[in-house]
Amino acid sequence: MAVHEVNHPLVKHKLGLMRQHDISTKDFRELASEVARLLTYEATKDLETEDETIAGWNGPVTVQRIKGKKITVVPILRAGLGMMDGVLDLIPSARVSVVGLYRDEETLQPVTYFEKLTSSMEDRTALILDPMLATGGSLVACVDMLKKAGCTSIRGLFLVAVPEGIERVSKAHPDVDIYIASVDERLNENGYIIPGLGDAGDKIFGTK
Ligand SMILES: O=P(O)(O)OC[C@H]1O[C@H](OP(=O)(O)OP(=O)(O)O)[C@H](O)[C@@H]1O
Ligand SMILES: O=c1cc[nH]c(=O)[nH]1
Ligand SMILES: [Mg+2]
Repeated sequence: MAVHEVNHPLVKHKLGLMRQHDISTKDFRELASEVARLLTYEATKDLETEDETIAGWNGPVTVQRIKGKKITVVPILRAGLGMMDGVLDLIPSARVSVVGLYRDEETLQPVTYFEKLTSSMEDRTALILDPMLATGGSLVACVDMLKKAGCTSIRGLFLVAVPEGIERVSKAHPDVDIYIASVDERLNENGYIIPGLGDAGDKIFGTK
């Protein structure tokens, strides 16, 4: 599994702003979307292109078009929705496949409650969106679901992850590549990422 920690100064700066303890819902939401946009730029930089000759203003001109599998964006509810607008800014025609998962607060096990994938998953590259990769249970469950639907090309975009979660996913799904704004230190006794962002879903939806 390729793990890309994106070290662009804009990513680091914006993520740093998100760590402020009293950040407003508005600012957190805007920054989540902005960082997601920058991660998308990075996660799509190896997409293949092909030449195509079109009618330009001064006659025929050869341009490049993205070829290969079409992208479906896969936000994991709820918090993944906070990254979706930023991703769709760059890939506006992407289909959206919604996955509903929450992490049981006691057991930290993922619980699936919604699945609405787009058609022909075998022909698409999935871009999973979730701000947090903690124990990795939610990501493993999401990838299991996508693979069951026939998807063979899967990438994930995360704001913050920890090494133990990355390790778990790399063992279960070594073929999945992930793009992360920051690999943080560890999980605390409640399964929260330290230093992390706190509860990303609550901050994006203002449910604290
Ligand atoms: O790697 P894991 O240990 O599985 O934890 C990560 C998951 O936990 C959070 O979701 P949460 O359960 O808080 O749901 P929410 O988005 O509805 O708040 C987060 O958005 C991930 O989906
Ligand atoms: O730190 C964490 C871990 C899981 N989910 C969150 O929202 N935050
Ligand atoms: Mg949450």
